[in-house]
Parts: sequence; structure tokens; C-alpha cells
Amino acid sequence: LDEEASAKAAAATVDAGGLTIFDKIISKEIPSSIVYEDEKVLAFRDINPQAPVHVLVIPKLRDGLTQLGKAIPGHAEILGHLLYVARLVAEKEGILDGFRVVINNGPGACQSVYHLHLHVLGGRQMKWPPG
Ligand SMILES: CCNC(=O)OC[C@H]1O[C@@H](n2cnc3c(=O)[nH]c(N)nc32)[C@H](O)[C@@H]1O
Repeated sequence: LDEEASAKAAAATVDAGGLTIFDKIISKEIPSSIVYEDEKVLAFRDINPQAPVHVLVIPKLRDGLTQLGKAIPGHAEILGHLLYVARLVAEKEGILDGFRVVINNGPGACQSVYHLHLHVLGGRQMKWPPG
């Protein structure tokens, strides 16, 4: 199936109130390797790591935040908290001297899960420009 079409379909179902795989991780229905957790945010290891350290940082309550492009002013506080947690994760993972935080927005950026998430990557030399 065309990547873009499947991503667009995934986005549409979540916008219509559907669930994502991350809902099952938040509810602990699916196990995950949790790196950090507080009342608003969960950080867990990516199932398909693209670096020695690859952690996802997500809000526990989606609240319409399926992708960064859909953020509204009321999301500013949680967005800031997600970034701060990304920094805490980098420290915990021992990659403060070299880590990358990535948000993929939409099919054009290969977003596949329509629940906003920050990728924290490190533990190897990162390249630039990113692909
Ligand atoms: C490809 C980048 N665009 C994107 O949207 O990233 C979504 C990210 O979520 C990851 N992932 C998917 N399902 C699961 C799962 O059940 N468990 C875990 N621990 N990670 C998962 C996937 O590997 C990808 O990096």
C-alpha cells in the first residue's frame, strides 16, 4: 500500500476519534521499555531503533495533538514539557553531549503514528542534513 495513502488514512482515523498503538502503550495494554514517566508524559524505547539510543516522548493525553501541525495555543504548555522531558531523557541516557530530537509531521515526513511524539536519538555520530 502506498506509504502516503496509509499515513493519510491513519491520520484520518485518529482525527475521527480512533486509537493509535500508543494508546495501548500508555494504558500498559502493550508492554514497552519505559525510560521516563510523569503524570503527563511517557518516554519509552522505540521498537525499531535507528540509533543506540532511540526513545519516544509522548503526551499521555492526545487532546487533538495528533501531529505538531495540528497544535493550537492551548498545547503550548505540554509541548514545552515534552521538550524538557526530551532533555531529561538525553541526560538519563548519557547522550547530553550529542543527541537529536526529531518530530516528523505528516506523511511527507514519514509520520506513521498519529499521536504527537518526539524522537530522541543518540549514541552514534549523527549526520547532517537528515534524510
Ligand atoms: C518512522 C518515523 N515516524 C513515526 O511516526 O515514528 C513512529 C515510531 O513509533 C515506533 N513504533 C511503532 N509502533 C511501536 C510499538 O508498538 N512500540 C514501540 N516501542 N515503538 C513503536 C516506530 O518504530 C517509529 O519509529
